[in-house]
Amino acid sequence: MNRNDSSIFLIPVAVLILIPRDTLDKYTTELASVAEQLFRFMAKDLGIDQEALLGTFKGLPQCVRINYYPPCRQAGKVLGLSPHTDGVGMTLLLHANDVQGLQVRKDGEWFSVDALPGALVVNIGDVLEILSNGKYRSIEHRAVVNPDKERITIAAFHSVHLPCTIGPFQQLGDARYKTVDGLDFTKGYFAAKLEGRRYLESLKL
Ligand SMILES: O=C(O)CCC(=O)C(=O)O
Ligand SMILES: [Fe+2]
Repeated sequence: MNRNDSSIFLIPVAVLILIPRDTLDKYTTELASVAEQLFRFMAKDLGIDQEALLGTFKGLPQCVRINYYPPCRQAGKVLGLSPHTDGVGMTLLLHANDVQGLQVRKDGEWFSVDALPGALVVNIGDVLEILSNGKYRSIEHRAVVNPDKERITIAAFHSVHLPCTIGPFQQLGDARYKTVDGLDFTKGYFAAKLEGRRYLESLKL
């Protein structure tokens, strides 16, 4: 980023957070069943076959990222995580030490999310937006930092099962998104880096 363009900089940081392996295993196994149940509810809501929706997420592949945001006196001038959407079906986000900082973008404005203590925040990702033909919107979000407190979040991403194709369900009307190969989609998502909804928008018809 050109420093003259903006007062916003990412904080490069590496911190070792130790979580016993069996604790993380148990946690992620429980999250997989939460995700499955949510996918089922969504299929019902959309009026599509539950197994067909779950087929895209067969085996419930997960990826977990533990985000550590150190406190920063210049909190108003930095971002913890740039605006982006998640390139998965759904993300379950835990505010591990109950410090707020997640913001979502709606109608061009940023709103702070007030996460309840211990509650999971469910973020719809790009894949669900495409599969649902836009009925569920992939939420653009970012993380701000706190001037006094460190912030730790655990993001569990629920991704597609590869190989697969990602496209709107036919029952949901005229396709508003391209149908893409799952691997190409994933490669394209990572190549585009964290740039708001740019990659998802490029898949619109
Ligand atoms: O830490 C947060 O509040 C957001 C984390 C996030 O969006 C991510 O890891 O993709
Ligand atoms: Fe995210």
